[in-house]
Amino acid sequence: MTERPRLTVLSGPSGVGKSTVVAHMRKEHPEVWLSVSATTRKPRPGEQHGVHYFFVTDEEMDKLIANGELLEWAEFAGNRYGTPRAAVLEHLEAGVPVLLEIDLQGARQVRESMAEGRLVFLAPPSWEELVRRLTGRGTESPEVIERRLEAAKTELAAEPEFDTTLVNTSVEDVARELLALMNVV
Ligand SMILES: Nc1nc2c(ncn2[C@@H]2O[C@H](COP(=O)(O)OP(=O)(O)O)[C@@H](O)[C@H]2O)c(=O)[nH]1
Ligand SMILES: Nc1ncnc2c1ncn2[C@@H]1O[C@H](COP(=O)(O)OP(=O)(O)O)[C@@H](O)[C@H]1O
Repeated sequence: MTERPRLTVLSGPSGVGKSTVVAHMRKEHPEVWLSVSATTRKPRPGEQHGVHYFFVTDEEMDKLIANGELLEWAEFAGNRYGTPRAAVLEHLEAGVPVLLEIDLQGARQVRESMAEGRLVFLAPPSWEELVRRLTGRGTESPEVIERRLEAAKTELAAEPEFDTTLVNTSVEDVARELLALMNVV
């Protein structure tokens, strides 16, 4: 029997479908615990404080960082994002499978600090499809989309650093593959 990887990191370019895959997976497997990050980004319509993110001010983020309350943090496309440390450790200690949905810089920090973590890269079927998804989501301005596509080039180039790559052609297939990697099913 393979040992359960208790900590899984899911990364991939903005718009590839990370949130969609995770939401699909958790609908059927709510026992997977998804860390809620702190961010200085403004909420999108429908996003709720404490559910999708903890939306914080720059000053509050400064404090979280200074007090060592974040397991990792990074600046992405002009906003800061970080993983609250205590909740992750509590869930791991309780034996709950933990999922972090974070960017490349965060994934690299987790690789250094949490040896048991498994790093999964979610890749788009093609560059054109990534542009289509990010644009089609309709949540960002053209300038922000441009910035995120710039970051996407760096992220796609870093794919070999990850333990596993999943290509997001079908949400259902990727969700199933991710659950299998986490030994949840
Ligand atoms: N390092 C780090 N990245 C995060 C964290 N939370 C979210 N991110 C990443 O920040 C990037 C932007 O997230 P967001 O603004 O929600 O846009 P979206 O992923 O395109 O929906 C994505 O790559 C997220 O995975 C975090 O706590 N730490
Ligand atoms: N496999 C897929 N096929 C087609 N569209 C997808 C797929 N996965 C996600 N999408 C769409 O792509 C857009 C970006 O997905 P999202 O989950 O917000 O990405 P991320 O969290 O990686 O930024 C959304 O409009 C979503 O409905």
